[in-house]
Amino acid sequence: NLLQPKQLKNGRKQPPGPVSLPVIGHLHLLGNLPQRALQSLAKKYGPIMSLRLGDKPTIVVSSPEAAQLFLKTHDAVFASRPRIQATELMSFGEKGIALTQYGPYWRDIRKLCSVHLFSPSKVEFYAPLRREEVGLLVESLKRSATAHEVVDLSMLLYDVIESITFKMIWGRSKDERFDMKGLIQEVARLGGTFNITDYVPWLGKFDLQGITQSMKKNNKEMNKMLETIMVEHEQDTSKKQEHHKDFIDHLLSLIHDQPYSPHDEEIVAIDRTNIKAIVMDLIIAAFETTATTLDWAFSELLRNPRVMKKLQQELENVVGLDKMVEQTDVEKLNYLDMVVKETYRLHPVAPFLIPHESTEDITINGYYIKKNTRVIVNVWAIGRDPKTWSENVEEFYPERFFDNNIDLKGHDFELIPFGSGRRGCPGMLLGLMSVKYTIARLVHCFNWELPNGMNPEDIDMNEKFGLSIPRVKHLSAKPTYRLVR
Ligand code: HEM
Repeated sequence: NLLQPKQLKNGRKQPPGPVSLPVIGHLHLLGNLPQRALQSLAKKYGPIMSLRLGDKPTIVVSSPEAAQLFLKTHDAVFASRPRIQATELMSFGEKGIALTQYGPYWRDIRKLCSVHLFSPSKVEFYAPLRREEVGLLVESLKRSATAHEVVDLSMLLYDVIESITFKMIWGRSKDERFDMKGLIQEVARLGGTFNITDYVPWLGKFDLQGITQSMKKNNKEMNKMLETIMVEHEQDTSKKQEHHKDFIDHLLSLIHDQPYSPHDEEIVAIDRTNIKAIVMDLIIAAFETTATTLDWAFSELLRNPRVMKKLQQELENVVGLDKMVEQTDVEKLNYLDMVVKETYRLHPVAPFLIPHESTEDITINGYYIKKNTRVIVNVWAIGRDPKTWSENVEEFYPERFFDNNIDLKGHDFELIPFGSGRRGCPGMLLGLMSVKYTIARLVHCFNWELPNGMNPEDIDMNEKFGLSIPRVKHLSAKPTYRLVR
């Protein structure tokens, strides 16, 4: 019986799992799309499965009930992160948030950022910025519509989120001196690759995948870019008004306005390296995730003209055709909310969240799990489980959210694209506003047609695996302006 727990010598039981190979353990089973490979394995071995990735014991969690056990019931035990090479080489040695071990430093930094950068008032604070950037995109699409042009929608969506993210973080959208998008996409690629050094450390010195070298190169360039940007912020003596301040201004003021006092436990010591590490985490956490969500949302809307029409109808009813949709309208758009949830169900941009790690030995459901075990939550598989979502799991059907209260906040473990608990995404409100507002504006302003009479079902929906799961191919479409102003 495959579901038999593994019996340990001391009589304890480990969760079931496949037979492993020497040295690599189960690494060979992951393939190019690990989210799918682990989904198939979980069908055989169950929702709490044990694997060994190289020499790292790993638990793969694949059902809502199991996710709740690890992210809520025993949240505190699994709130740490594994020490991986990327932390050292790309996150300035645990000085950021996302890859930093659970403990007082992480807690303080996260609290600081939550207050200064992620709070609901900050979502409002950046509303004019989002309005301006999405407005520029609408204007450029109007010109394409007049010229009957097909546009590279994926590229435009990544560009608008790039502009919003960079302006929010350091006050300018594009900077010809640096290839910011390239550097970030490289981080996402490197961070998402199963790095053999993390699993079979003694192979590290050979750098078989060339990852160590690429990480060092990337970090050198990132460091140079972030240093330049910080120095420019520090040299800018034009006393910025509060509403012109970006993330870096806020973080720098924490060094300059609130010097660390050893007597004051409330304030954590922040120096320039911390700021670089935090800023780097934030751009990666905010840019790829938001842009990839939008790319998938539009892929599904174009593939499902019925849903696109229904969303346009909602916008017409709530906003009308003679004015622009505003961010204050977003909360009235219930069908849009369901479209976004359905997008996340099928395309959770972080298919495994970020790996968690346990900080003590624990027994869960009768299974013994050792300290320092990694936990991968396969959110991708949870979203496609017919037991939760009925047999039409592969169908993009936003109406499935019509008569239930499932939301994205991390209380409903069937849908946790932002994670849940202590390590859940602190930027959710900020990200969701950019996602919803951009979809609303573009669907309200334009009708969208596929190029060359292409059939909706022929859209290539293939995905790549990385830190996020983006589309393999760019999405192209032809806009026609539809508002009466
Ligand atoms: C809109 C799309 C977004 C999605 C789908 C998303 C998803 C996630 C996920 C799945 C995690 C890991 C949760 C876990 O390990 O349990 C995470 C962590 C994080 N996210 Fe987001 N995120 C998004 C946007 C943002 C934005 C806009 C920001 C900041 C401005 C942000 C900042 C962070 C940070 C700092 C962490 C690390 C938290 C920690 O380790 O304590 N995210 N996000």
